Amino acid sequence: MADQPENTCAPRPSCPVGYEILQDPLRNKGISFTEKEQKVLKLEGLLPPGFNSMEQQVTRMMENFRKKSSDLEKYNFMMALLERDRTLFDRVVLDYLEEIMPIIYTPTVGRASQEYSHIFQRPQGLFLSEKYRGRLSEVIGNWPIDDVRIVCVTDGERILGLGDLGVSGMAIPVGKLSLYVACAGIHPSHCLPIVIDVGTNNVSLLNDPLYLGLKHERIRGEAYDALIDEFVEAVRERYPDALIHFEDFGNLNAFRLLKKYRDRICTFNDDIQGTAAVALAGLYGAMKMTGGTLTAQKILFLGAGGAGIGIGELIVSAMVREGMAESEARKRCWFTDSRGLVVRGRERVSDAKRPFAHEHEPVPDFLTAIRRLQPTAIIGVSGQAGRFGKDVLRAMADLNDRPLIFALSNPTSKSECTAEEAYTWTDGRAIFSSGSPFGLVTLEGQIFAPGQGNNAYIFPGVGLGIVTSEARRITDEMFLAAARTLADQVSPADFDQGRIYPPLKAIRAVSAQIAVAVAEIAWASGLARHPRPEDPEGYIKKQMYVPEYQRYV
Ligand SMILES: NC(=O)C1=CN([C@@H]2O[C@H](COP(=O)(O)OP(=O)(O)OC[C@H]3O[C@@H](n4cnc5c(N)ncnc54)[C@H](OP(=O)(O)O)[C@@H]3O)[C@@H](O)[C@H]2O)C=CC1
Ligand SMILES: CC(=O)C(=O)O
Ligand SMILES: [Mg+2]
Repeated sequence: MADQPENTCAPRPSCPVGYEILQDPLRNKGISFTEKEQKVLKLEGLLPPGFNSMEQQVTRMMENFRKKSSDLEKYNFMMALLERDRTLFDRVVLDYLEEIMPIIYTPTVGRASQEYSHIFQRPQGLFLSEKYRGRLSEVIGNWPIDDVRIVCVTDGERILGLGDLGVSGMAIPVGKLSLYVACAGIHPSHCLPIVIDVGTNNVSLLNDPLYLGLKHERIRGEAYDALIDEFVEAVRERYPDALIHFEDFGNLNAFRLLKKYRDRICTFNDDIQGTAAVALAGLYGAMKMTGGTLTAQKILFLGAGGAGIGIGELIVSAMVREGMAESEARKRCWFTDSRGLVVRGRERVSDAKRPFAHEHEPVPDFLTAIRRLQPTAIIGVSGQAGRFGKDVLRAMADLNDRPLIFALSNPTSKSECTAEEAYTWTDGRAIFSSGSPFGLVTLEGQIFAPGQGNNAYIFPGVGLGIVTSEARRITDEMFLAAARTLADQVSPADFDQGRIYPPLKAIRAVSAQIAVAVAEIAWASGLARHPRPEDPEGYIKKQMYVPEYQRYV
């Protein structure tokens, strides 16, 4: 990665002055402009006389944030800050990540996506659509920044477990990119959120007079593919080296697009690959905690979509690396979907599911599948709230000393079970993680710290590794390495509290290690354009942006 954007903006023709600088979120310093800066930048009289340090501004922001009476209000408050003063936003998020991540990310970002057209304040990314077909390159040219390194794009079809939200899905790339900055130190100016609006099949949005997207059904087939092709080409024309992160595409397109582009450009699908790595890391963590082995696990999934199959494929790769035959490894992973157990010969088994469709009689429900297959782990990636009920959890506790219960669906309202339910119905023996955060649970005087099995532990570090090594492609081997590295960051103290992931406050250090592991693969496999430095870790850490106000004079 080339140097960070300049940390000074001494008056020169390209640097705005006066009121304009206060309107530019990447340059605004709120009330932290010094007297000298105010004079040179023609800000005198435009600001109150008092000066505040960045720390004082952070204190004010947190005071106000905590006064908000709902999470959605907190979200609006944070977005207003992002649009006003990006450096302060990033500082606040970094310093209070555990408190703020559930607001700018899951679960609240889900609510914000549902309400998007009603709470809209200002645009924060690029809105590409069918309307601009044939002109996407020109429209991408309207983005004011030349040096974009990571594009996060959605078409809004499967926003968390909330379904098709059309253009309102924009809140997701904005949230993901905020985490690239906070968790991995990617500079905010290098991040570009994009929604591709191809319509929506969500009837209530189509009937909502305030809905801000195109009011027609989703485009499918060749017309859709041609638009995505045009988008990819247009991004590559303006930002030839940028990583394109696909997020929350529907099942019909997620696998297809990954397969189509993964060997042509620098891209990954976070729901398939990032989720796979965080789930595998959770399994490695659980093995370290219990002394078990990965190859001895039998995993039953509720949900066989992008997330589920992605996790299954990475587990198979990991088991094969441990010496197991692929056919055996596949038999360690079983899937149920909306039609019951995925078995050979069943109708409507997609290409992605087929390698996991084993010889077995049909089983219509999850509880029966548990009883028949006797899994050691269940992983929920179905978007179906409450499906790990008391009977399911009890059955897992009857079968296993330490049942692994991963309820990964987002947001919280779609989680297959709560942390409290998981610990209660397994007599405190579950090793539990969830996609959205749950607080500590106390059961009969014992305190449990549930882990957050969310791809947020993976994609920022992977992105940092790709950007710093200037890798041309993103491989499965990189996600395997990311999973291994994440699991290695869990300390004995974490295990004592029942954690299979490191605490969020360590996320920057964790992301740096993941980035080193990913970049090493890029260097070793000839995929990197940046030469390998003598000290990869030092080099990568030095590239990480720390939100501090720039000095203008
Ligand atoms: N924690 C994390 O980091 C992540 C969590 N997720 C979460 O995982 C969930 C699924 O995402 P994704 O895989 O991309 O979505 P998909 O739409 O690709 O897949 C959903 C799957 O759930 C199945 N399903 C739907 N209803 C039921 C039901 N009643 N019983 C059993 N299975 C059912 C579907 O069945 P069928 O195939 O028959 O349609 C499908 O296989 C979402 O809630 C998402 O938020 C996703 C990515 C990351
Ligand atoms: C976390 C995430 O990517 C999802 O739920 O879709
Ligand atoms: Mg997602």
